[in-house]
Amino acid sequence: MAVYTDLQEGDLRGFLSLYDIGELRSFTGIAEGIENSNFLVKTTQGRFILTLFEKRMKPEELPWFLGLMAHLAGEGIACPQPVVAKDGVALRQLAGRPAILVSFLEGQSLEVVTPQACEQVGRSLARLHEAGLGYRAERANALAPEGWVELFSRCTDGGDEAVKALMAEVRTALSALVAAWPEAGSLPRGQIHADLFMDNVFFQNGHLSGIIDFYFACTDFLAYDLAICLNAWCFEDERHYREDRAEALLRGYEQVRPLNAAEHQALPILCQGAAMRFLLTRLYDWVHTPEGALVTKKDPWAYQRRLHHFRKADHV
Ligand SMILES: Nc1ncnc2c1ncn2[C@@H]1O[C@H](COP(=O)(O)OP(=O)(O)OP(=O)(O)O)[C@@H](O)[C@H]1O
Ligand SMILES: N[C@@H](CCO)C(=O)O
Repeated sequence: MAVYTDLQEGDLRGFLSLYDIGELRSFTGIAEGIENSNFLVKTTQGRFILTLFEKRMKPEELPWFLGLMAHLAGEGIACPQPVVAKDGVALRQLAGRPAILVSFLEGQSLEVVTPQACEQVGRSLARLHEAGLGYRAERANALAPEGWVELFSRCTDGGDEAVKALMAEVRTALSALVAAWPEAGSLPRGQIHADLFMDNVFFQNGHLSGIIDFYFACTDFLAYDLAICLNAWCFEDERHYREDRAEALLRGYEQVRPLNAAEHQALPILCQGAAMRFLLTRLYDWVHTPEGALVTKKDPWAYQRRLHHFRKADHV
């Protein structure tokens, strides 16, 4: 569930009066998502998404994310566009939280992945990368190798035998991966989405209609974003690698932005890194989320299996 903060109608009406987007018709909490509280807000002028940022977000980082979304939307990327109030400000306070309104995107996330969908995801990712080159401000990736090591050091709270075995494997794999990670200047860098999973991509009538949830976006190797997508989109039943999907994803991407030789060569290690990143955040949540909490814990072993796959692969 993702409505952590109670929102009173009177407060929302007062908030909306600062904007030029009509009168409130209705608002409803959105159950999907984990990080922030989201509401669908209908006004006499249309639909908007209201996000109240919860504690895990650093308020000082919010302008970077909003600036990126505004920039990408301005470049024609189908992503949420922050709505600016009458005073020219998009980031405000509501119900004691930093709050923004963004444009509503049509479509739904897929339930079944096809190679055709992967090709569209690849194309859109490459367009996003190209469009992001004009956004000059950088945000370091907190979930890059140094961040993985730090996160892992905070995972060691015990757990059952399966968790202990996974941790033992991660300890060994992590140091090898950190040692093999590409040097900072060795691959093209830019703004990456960094969490382009199925739930963050909308389709409508068979066409990709929108990309949401930019709150892990950061500045890193562009090909690492592709590695994240290869992990997220190209496994069936959480274990079988689907080469047809991977080929389609790469084909779509390279139609817009061909990879250079160094990027091609680095893909297997970048894919291992992406598997490790999601394994670690899931493992952290697995050991730290109290029993009975309302959030569903995501399975870290699904990413152990991906790590095994990409460790054996000499190409993707
Ligand atoms: N711009 C938008 N247009 C339409 N629907 C949206 C938009 N933004 C968010 N949503 C809806 O709200 C849900 C939650 O949004 P989102 O995934 O950004 O939440 P979150 O808690 O920040 O994310 P997460 O936990 O996945 O990191 C989405 O699954 C989608 O249904
Ligand atoms: N997409 C992530 C959750 C948000 O980072 C995962 O599936 O683990």
